[in-house]
Amino acid sequence: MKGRFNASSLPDYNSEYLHHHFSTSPSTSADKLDSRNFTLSGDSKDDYNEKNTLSRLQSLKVNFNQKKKEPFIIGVAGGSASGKTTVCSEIEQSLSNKRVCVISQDSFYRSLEEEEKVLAQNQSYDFDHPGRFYHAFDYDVFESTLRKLKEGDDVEIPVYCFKTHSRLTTTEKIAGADVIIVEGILIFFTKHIRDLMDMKIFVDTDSDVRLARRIRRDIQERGRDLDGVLTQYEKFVKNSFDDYIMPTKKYADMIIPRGGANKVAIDLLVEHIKSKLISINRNANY
Ligand SMILES: Nc1ncnc2c1ncn2[C@@H]1O[C@H](COP(=O)(O)OP(=O)(O)O)[C@@H](O)[C@H]1O
Ligand SMILES: O=c1ccn([C@@H]2O[C@H](COP(=O)(O)O)[C@@H](O)[C@H]2O)c(=O)[nH]1
Repeated sequence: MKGRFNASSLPDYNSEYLHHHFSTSPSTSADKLDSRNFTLSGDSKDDYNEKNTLSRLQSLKVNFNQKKKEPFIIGVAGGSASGKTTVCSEIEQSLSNKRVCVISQDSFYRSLEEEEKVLAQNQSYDFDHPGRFYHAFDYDVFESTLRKLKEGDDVEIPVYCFKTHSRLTTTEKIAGADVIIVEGILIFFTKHIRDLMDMKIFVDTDSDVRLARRIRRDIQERGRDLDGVLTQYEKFVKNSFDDYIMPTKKYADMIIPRGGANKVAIDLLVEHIKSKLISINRNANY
């Protein structure tokens, strides 16, 4: 039988498999190839010689060794202004490695239509609801981006502006990370997104503290006024936390009380991540 013999036509065998099954005995190699109905491209079954086969298998083995590594994905969830971003940058700095990157679910807020912007300016737009009725988040792009990252592909992350409720024309490229940290209020809400994460962390900060931090931050950085922040909080933010965010705490592998201020928890977490990375053989730079 004629056919093209290439890596993509093989099941996902690793290089140890190839080494074990194909490099020890040329006759075994031919048997294995034959038994799976493969012959080498351009060769008839009768005339392919063992030397040629072994050299092709050798190059195949090199290709398998160069297969992209899946990054280790850590999810960090918690209420708004709980300290998710702060915890992520502490982890990033402690791993002191260029191949760690942080992405935020906030980047995947949709650009609002003009009439939706009017609602947002009057604190009548719900940015905190997980459902598709409000579809504040672009879940499809968020999920497909995480899937691409999981496969080791490069991605372009949108840049969202909280002042205008729209995406900028620029994007941020993420390429070749060993560790991806994903943070956001609702990242544990959907099972198939949750399942992409290798480790899940919930930042658990008192609601008064969160509200105080949100007021300060939204006025200083997100172009809001006090009355607007409080109205939005009372209408949407608090309800979403109680109904949709807090219930996802049960999915966390680790809970960090008080957020970025909790140095003991962050140190323990970083040690755990390092040992995980070593155990899955990503220890090159740790
Ligand atoms: N331990 C802390 N002490 C004081 N302010 C903090 C602390 N942690 C975070 N903040 C501030 O609170 C705001 C929200 O923190 P951030 O980490 O961005 O939260 P999140 O990502 O959960 O919204 C930011 O302005 C940040 O500077
Ligand atoms: O245009 C927008 C988009 C989102 N928000 C609020 O942001 C928080 C989530 O961001 P954190 O950094 O986790 O606080 C969410 O509670 C939305 O209400 C907004 O106000 N305007």
